[in-house]
Amino acid sequence: MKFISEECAGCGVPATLTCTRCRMARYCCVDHQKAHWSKHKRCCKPYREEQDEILGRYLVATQELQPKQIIFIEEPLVVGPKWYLTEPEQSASIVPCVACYTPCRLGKHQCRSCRWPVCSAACEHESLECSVLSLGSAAAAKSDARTLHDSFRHDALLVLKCLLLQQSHPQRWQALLEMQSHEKERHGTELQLEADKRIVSYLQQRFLQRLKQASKQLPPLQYDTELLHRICGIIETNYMVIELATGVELSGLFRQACMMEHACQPNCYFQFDSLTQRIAVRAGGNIKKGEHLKISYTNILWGTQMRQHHLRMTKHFGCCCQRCEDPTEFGSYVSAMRCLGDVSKSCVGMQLPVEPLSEKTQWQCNSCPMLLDAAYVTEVQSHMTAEVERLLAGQPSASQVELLLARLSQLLHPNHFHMFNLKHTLIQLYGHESGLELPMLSAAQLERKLRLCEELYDVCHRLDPHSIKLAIYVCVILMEIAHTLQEQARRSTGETATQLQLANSRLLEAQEVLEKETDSVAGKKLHYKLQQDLFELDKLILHCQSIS
Ligand SMILES: C[S@@+](CC[C@H](N)C(=O)[O-])C[C@H]1O[C@@H](n2cnc3c(N)ncnc32)[C@H](O)[C@@H]1O
Repeated sequence: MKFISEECAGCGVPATLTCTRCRMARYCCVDHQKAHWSKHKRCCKPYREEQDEILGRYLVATQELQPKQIIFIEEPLVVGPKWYLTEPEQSASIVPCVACYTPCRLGKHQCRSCRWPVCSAACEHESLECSVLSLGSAAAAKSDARTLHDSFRHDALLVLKCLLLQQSHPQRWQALLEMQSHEKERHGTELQLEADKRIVSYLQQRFLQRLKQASKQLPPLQYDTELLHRICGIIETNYMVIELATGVELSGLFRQACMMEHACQPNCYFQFDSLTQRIAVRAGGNIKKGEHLKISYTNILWGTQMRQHHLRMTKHFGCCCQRCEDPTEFGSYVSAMRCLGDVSKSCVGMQLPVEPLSEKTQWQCNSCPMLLDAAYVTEVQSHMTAEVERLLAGQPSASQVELLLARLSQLLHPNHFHMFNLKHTLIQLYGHESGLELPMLSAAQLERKLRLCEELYDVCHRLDPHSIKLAIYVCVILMEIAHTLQEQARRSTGETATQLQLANSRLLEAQEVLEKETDSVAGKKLHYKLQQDLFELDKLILHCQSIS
């Protein structure tokens, strides 16, 4: 996706100059730039940086921003392979090419100098990086996958790339060092121990300690243990995931985009240009002058306790946003558990956290005096998490999902995030699973599918009114609603045209929501399917009109 116009904003001919303040407006000459300023100044760099003790640096809108408006575009300070590798990825035989990150088979092609895996013999990487990697004794191409992985740890490459900015881009290096690293908070944590084992010791023992002997050929570089841990902390605190059109995930650090603070209901979203790896930050909805620019660092479908835990462990802060403070989470009840009453009396109330920002909060029923303690709730929740994850990992059938849903519905609010997950799976099984295709569903099953979709849509709308983070979820829901309405229209004797129009408006809404995800792999797949659905529905509506 191209974010910056190639044409002069004044006359439309190919541009050669760029506004140095916002780096977005383009001009063919200084005269056109001057003439355009009275108009351009109203949207040029519509934010400023601020700083306080709690947030550190953050960004604030300096004027009203419109939905989808690009707030800024920025080049990365550094981009490298995926930062967090899952267990299977740590021993997979397919790894990213050291030069272009295209997936390649371990042991097939190697860089002629450093012997690191490349996608083809012609693919070359940055020479200073190659010289440092050449200092390590690379495993032979015929070694087993484990040995090859131990030799070529691609997640450590991002740290090395950061370190080399000292030489290649001193200004970027300075900008990197200004980023928060949470070194003190990381000290002695599992995160730090893991980084020490996987990254710091590996880089030092394999390459950096050998720099001393090679220092005559290579430029001087700071690389002590403390600095390497600081870089790991900077990456951990600030990295952004870049998903390429191919599905390959990279990690990037950006000077300004990484300044954006977290909120569990963000007001901005970002897109990447796969070719240039530039990021464009856009307004999710209307943003007022003076509002902070916020993105989300965590999964907004999780309940408050889980989001808070994740943020504390990885980013070292407790979120105090409006959603976190509200026990009902904007009336969504995604953390709420059913009150089971006591031995003498059952209850229909819901258990909600008394102090949602505290890990040790008690839970209080909203209809009887029953209290639960944090440890009990955490234990019950983690059992359920394991059970839901296990079921969903195994591609369950609709009836298996229904069974677990029925069991959990005894304990959880119908909108609880585990229930949400199961229901979102279920709406994609009814109508698609073999034997449960739409024409095979009973009228009651169609009604149930529609009701589930509407419930899920309501939760998404409460948590993310501008579909900033939940665009894919919302799009799936809207498409399933449209399919169901179409099937009901096919079976009905009257009202067909109205139902088809309703289905059409849901698909058009899905199309709008999906605009934010045009470059992601899931977004592309859905976009293709959505276009097909719209085409088929148009034909049906025309046919309906022609016979009425
Ligand atoms: C990606 S950085 C943001 C930029 C950072 N404030 C700086 O000065 O470089 C993430 C860090 O900012 C702080 N932060 C971001 N959002 C916050 C929030 N909602 N509440 C408290 N601290 C927050 C935390 O220290 C977090 O680890």
